[in-house]
Amino acid sequence: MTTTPPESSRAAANAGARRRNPATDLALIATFAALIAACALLPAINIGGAVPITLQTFGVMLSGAVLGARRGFLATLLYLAVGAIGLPVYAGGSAGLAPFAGPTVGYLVAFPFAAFATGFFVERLPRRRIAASIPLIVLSGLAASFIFIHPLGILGMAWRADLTLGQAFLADLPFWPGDLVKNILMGIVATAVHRAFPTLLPQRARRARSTAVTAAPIEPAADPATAAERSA
Ligand SMILES: O=C(O)CCCC[C@@H]1SC[C@@H]2NC(=O)N[C@@H]21
Repeated sequence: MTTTPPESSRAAANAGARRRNPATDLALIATFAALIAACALLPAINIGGAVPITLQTFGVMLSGAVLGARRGFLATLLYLAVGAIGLPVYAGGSAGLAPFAGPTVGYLVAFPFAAFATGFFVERLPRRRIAASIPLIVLSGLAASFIFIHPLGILGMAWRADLTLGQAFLADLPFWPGDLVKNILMGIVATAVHRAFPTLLPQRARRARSTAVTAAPIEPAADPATAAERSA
């Protein structure tokens, strides 16, 4: 048996769709690009190799986890573009095209894809119980990290720092514990943001809409035949 939700519920359900507009998307993309830049500008920790420890992956994964795959990808791309045209937003305040010819090139190239992958996974998570989301969002960030950040980072170091793949792998290894911690923080922050703004993530908006429609209160039937059908 199907029931038609009242007009008011349908209007409320569609509000989520109306709320998503290009200006909002642009503002969110710019905000998260700025957040990644801020993460890069916090003092990088030099561990003796060609690549420092930075907070960038926290911002990159958070962009995907909060904005979803498409907008997370675009936020990270905007961050890279702003650095490429000369703003000092890369690790250690570097800028321009030089970092794309240096040992960090693989990590930089991986950032947009990692944001996309994190968003792709998070959009597909069952997030009815918010507390259960933290580990799943952390796992999404870690999966993106190990699919894109570390493999491309290793290839970039092998290519531009003149290392063998084995040496580049060993040079990447010290980043793993820090990246685990950053992904845990990212999962906590992303979950808090989703709790505060449940329609921010595209998939959540669709869920919220369908929930609103399914959960719409059934108005009393005007005619007795319909009332009888409903109670059947
Ligand atoms: O030049 C840049 O701005 C990129 C720096 C990349 C640093 C990488 S990101 C993954 C890994 N984890 C870190 O803390 N540092 C490296």
